[in-house]
Amino acid sequence: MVKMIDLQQSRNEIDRIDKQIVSLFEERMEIAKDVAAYKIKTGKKVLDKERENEKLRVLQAMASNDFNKHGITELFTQIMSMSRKYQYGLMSAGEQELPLKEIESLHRDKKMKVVCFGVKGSYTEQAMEEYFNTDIECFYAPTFKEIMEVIKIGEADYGVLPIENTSTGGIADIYDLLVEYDNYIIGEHVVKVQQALLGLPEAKLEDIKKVYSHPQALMQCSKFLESHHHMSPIEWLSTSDSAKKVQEDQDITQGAIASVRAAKCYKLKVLKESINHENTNSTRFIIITKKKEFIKNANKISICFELPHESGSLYNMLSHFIYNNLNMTKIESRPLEGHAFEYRFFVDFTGNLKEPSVKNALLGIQEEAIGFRILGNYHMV
Ligand SMILES: O=C(O)C(=O)C[C@]1(C(=O)O)C=C[C@@H](O)C=C1
Repeated sequence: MVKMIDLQQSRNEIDRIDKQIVSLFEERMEIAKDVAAYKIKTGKKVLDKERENEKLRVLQAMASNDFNKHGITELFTQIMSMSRKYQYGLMSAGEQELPLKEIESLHRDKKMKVVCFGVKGSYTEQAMEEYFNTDIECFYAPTFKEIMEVIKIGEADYGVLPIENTSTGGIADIYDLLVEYDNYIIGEHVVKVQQALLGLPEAKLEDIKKVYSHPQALMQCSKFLESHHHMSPIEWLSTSDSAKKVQEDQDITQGAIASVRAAKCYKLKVLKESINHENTNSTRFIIITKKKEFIKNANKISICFELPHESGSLYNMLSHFIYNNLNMTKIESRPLEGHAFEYRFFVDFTGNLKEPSVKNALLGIQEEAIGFRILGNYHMV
């Protein structure tokens, strides 16, 4: 018969062992302090993957069964991860230059030049007007890439681009361009997207046979289109460009799905308002600049990084946010060119580059990920 040991007696034993673990952990961390001092002095990286792998191999071999071998690997992976975070904390505590320069507000010393995606009457134009809310000089560029290019060569101070829609998700091309160009996000703005069916001033709802719009807008209004059999949807460059086309063609059978703003801009009639079925339909826009700057009290950071193709690498990277108590608000991934089924991650989280917790997390991610970049620090809407 198995001898029953009193639970309290077992707990007392566990307490005794845990006390030793705590004391050993503290002793180990004290030594990590010396390691950090050495690394600060010599510029050696905190993460030494070879040393960690070797340690895990040796420690695992010391365990007597498979369960314990697995447990020891997990335990020491965590202990070394804590040791790294402790070292990053010591390193980032010193005075160093911020990756972006803090400014009081947008530069308003001269008339700002802003480049806006699309054509007049677009939702992007609305985002631009609402965000800057002041006297600006603006011009339009038809593609996302051209906006990036215009900012890069300094033809405009700021650019406005859509990045995400509540119904259709993130705009993949924008994420890729943020990596390709050395431009930075300095602001964001959200516009509620209310689609309307527009036609020529003399047109009636029954006259409309062809409906032009951006594929995303056609999708947002698919239920309306399905219930109006006499209308055939046709994909076009953008919502505002569809309105422009209807106005230019002067064909009473043509309609466009666009904003009421576009109707005013191209002198069209609003045949039906609010035809999108998702009522909370909104688009988030970003304001980009070439300058490596962020506005004082900015509270959201966007970064991107690549990860080694190995088990737990994303978990390990995200542990920097958890450890530093930072709130991650979004994660996106995009395929890495030339590396089948490998990804670059885009993460948004709340914080300001001057905060110690942010410095600590960014130092860790920068060291442990590949191709790390800060895409911007800005005010969250
Ligand atoms: O040995 C080092 O270089 C350390 O920084 C210590 C340590 C550890 O805690 O064991 C931590 C981080 C390195 O990746 C490897 C090992």
